[in-house]
Amino acid sequence: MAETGARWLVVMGVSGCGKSSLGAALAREFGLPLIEGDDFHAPESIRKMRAGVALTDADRAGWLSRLGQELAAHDKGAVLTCSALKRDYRDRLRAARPGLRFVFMALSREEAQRRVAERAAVHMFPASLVANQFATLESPVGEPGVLEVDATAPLERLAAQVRDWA
Ligand SMILES: Nc1ncnc2c1ncn2[C@@H]1O[C@H](COP(=O)(O)OP(=O)(O)OP(=O)(O)O)[C@@H](O)[C@H]1O
Ligand SMILES: O=C(O)[C@H](O)[C@@H](O)[C@H](O)[C@H](O)CO
Repeated sequence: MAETGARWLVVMGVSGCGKSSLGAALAREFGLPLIEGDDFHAPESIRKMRAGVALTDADRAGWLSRLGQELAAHDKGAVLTCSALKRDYRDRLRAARPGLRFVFMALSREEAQRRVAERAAVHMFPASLVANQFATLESPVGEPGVLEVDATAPLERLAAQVRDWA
């Protein structure tokens, strides 16, 4: 079990990289509440994604401000799963919770495509949108408070890596 104490972590990356899986493991590990970013999309954004239409900056604006409010409201720490694809999106979250840290789950296009296609029957996000996720992604590497991990590593190893860092 990791050292307890307030910390705010975002698990980020493209669709299918494993945010929900690692986010849940880290929330358990640190004894922190999990904020599942997908639960805060506007209904219209969910409809768009289901229909194979990529979200725009405008679609994500209200979502990011709701996630910022969540981070601000959790004053004893939290783990948030959020694609956080652009620098500007991450900066909005940092503004809500200064010192916020990001675990970037790096995955190849091919593997993301494979994972998303495999779960297509049970998940709202279609494989046709994976290319757009990569087109939108601005790598966070080099920004403060970022740990890049290999999203194909086993979950336990990923959790241990974050524990050693956070
Ligand atoms: N470390 C891992 N190694 C191998 N497969 C993984 C790993 N983490 C997650 N997966 C698998 O990849 C798929 C996507 O995982 P998950 O739902 O956690 O990703 P996500 O980033 O939250 O996706 P989305 O944001 O699109 O919902 C699942 O089938 C999951 O079992
Ligand atoms: O910013 C975005 O385009 C979205 O957050 C997506 O990444 C999805 O919500 C998620 O990954 C699908 O499950």
